[in-house]
Amino acid sequence: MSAIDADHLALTYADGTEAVTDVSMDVPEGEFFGFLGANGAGKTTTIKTLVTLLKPTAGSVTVNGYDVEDDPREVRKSIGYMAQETSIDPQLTARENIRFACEAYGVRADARGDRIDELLDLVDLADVADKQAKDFSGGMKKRLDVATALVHEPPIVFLDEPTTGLDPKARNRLWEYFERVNDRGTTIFLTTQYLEEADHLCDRIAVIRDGEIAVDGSPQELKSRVGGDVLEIDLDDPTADEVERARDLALDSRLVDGPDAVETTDAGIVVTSAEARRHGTDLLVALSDAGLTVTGFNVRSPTLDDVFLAITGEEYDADPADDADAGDGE
Ligand SMILES: Nc1ncnc2c1ncn2[C@@H]1O[C@H](COP(=O)(O)OP(=O)(O)OP(=O)(O)O)[C@@H](O)[C@H]1O
Repeated sequence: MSAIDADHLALTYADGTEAVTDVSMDVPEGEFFGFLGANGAGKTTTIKTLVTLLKPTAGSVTVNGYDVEDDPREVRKSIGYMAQETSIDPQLTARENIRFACEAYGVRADARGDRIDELLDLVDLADVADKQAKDFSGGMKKRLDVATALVHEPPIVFLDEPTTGLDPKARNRLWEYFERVNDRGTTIFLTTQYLEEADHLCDRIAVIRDGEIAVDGSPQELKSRVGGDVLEIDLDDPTADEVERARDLALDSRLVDGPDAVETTDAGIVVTSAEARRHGTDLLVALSDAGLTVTGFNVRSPTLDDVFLAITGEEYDADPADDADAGDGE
């Protein structure tokens, strides 16, 4: 059985905004599935539809085999959901927050004590279990939020941008918990703005753009679509004219078989080629012979950013630096 099966899902808000126009996906049980997209692409709208907070305008969705429109109660019982906004009460301690979630999700009273201790351990909050959540860092609050979404041991958890606003250390720490949860067999549906996060965690990803799925596949499959390694060349004097000359030389080289394989950047050019490692230096020689001075030369494997650029012709525009300043302070 699929954990999540969406067929041509669409959602138009009351004011006419077509936030989601065509989303189909089939997430098998146990998968770590990443749902990526820039701000406003339609991630939260999709996730809210999957967790039954919004009703689809068109298409159909089942979660754990239950139809989100016909059996919303069954869907809700069988999932955990960590929303973008925190659901924890800052006046309560970590333990009290988890206990409250146990009550809300109907966890049996005699099972609560063990469950709370287990979850506090899982997210490394046992040491601060009896401290009020208002004094927690951003990362600790997120971890507590994750714990509260897991109290009823749901087979699927939905995480809506769980690491947005965290510094890299806190983000890495959360990744470990998500991996642990997934290792126990829980299906994870994660939305994120960060390509790197999806690459690190997910078995499979889909990228949503303007309400539709633009690409999907495993990170490795997607990277192999780029068609080779990536050669970055920085020029000493990257005027429009010099960059254009460098681009022409790259296009004439044996590295490249089509115009799409060379992109110009502010610093120089980026060439994608299956021959980048073997013949990249030939291009350096050609550039030097033409009087262009190269200040940076780097061959690397493709990242999901390259995939996005290759597929859409646009750079992926979510910038983690925008929100890394929220100051997690762990
Ligand atoms: N309640 C609403 N009424 C009308 N339009 C909405 C509503 N909520 C969201 N939208 C619009 O729907 C589109 C998709 O928004 P959504 O929140 O799903 O995107 P997102 O990918 O989750 O972005 P973010 O990363 O900012 O959360 C956006 O254009 C947004 O402005």
